[in-house]
Amino acid sequence: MRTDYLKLYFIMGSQNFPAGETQALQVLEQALQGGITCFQLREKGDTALTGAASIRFAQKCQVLCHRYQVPFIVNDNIELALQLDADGIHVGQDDAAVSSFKNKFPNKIIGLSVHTLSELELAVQQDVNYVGIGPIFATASKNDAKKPCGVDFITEAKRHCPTMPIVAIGGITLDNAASVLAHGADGLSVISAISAANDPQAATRQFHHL
Ligand SMILES: Cc1ncc(COP(=O)(O)OP(=O)(O)O)c(N)n1
Ligand SMILES: Cc1ncsc1CCOP(=O)(O)O
Ligand SMILES: [Mg+2]
Repeated sequence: MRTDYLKLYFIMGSQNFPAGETQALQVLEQALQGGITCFQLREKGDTALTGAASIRFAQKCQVLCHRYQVPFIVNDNIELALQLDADGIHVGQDDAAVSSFKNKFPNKIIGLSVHTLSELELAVQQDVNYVGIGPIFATASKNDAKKPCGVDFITEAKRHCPTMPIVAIGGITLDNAASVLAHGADGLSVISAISAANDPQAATRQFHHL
């Protein structure tokens, strides 16, 4: 995987927008125009789209991403990723084990969330393409988020496994992003800093001028 795909990794689902799916697609296009380098569809929670509606929404996101040549990654849902021939899948420690689906995704991007150095070592053994480390700071975008690990953990992780690409996630804003990168992250992953911005395209652009 090209590590530069991780530079500015936008994540969202329809639950992140008061006006749901329509607004989600508008914001995704604005984020793509602003220069996001990767996108993850993360459809979660009580209001999550299901069945045919969720597949149609995912397809619309995928078409937009491909128009801008940005990888389209699916969160958690292995079946959906396979069905859409997504560019990759992201799973966490409580999701399907990487070993259970890795051979179904040849040449695709596989990302894994890690919160400890031992999880990081296992991620290296499983030969994933990148790890998501976080939450770095407090976040309101994930109900079951773990305790923030702080920026120093990024440095520790990079020292421990220098070749594993790291994308930092959780509470990242335009104000703290430079510090996250200075501590060794290869990239930044955000939900609210773009999805809740007054001008998502401008916010996206600003991340490229830290
Ligand atoms: C890039 C990235 N990093 C971490 C996560 C979190 O994944 P997970 O721990 O499985 O939590 P959910 O997103 O499934 O709630 C992520 N999605 N992306
Ligand atoms: C999905 C996820 N995993 C760890 S923190 C988080 C939410 C990040 O959202 P935000 O960028 O709004 O803090
Ligand atoms: Mg998950």
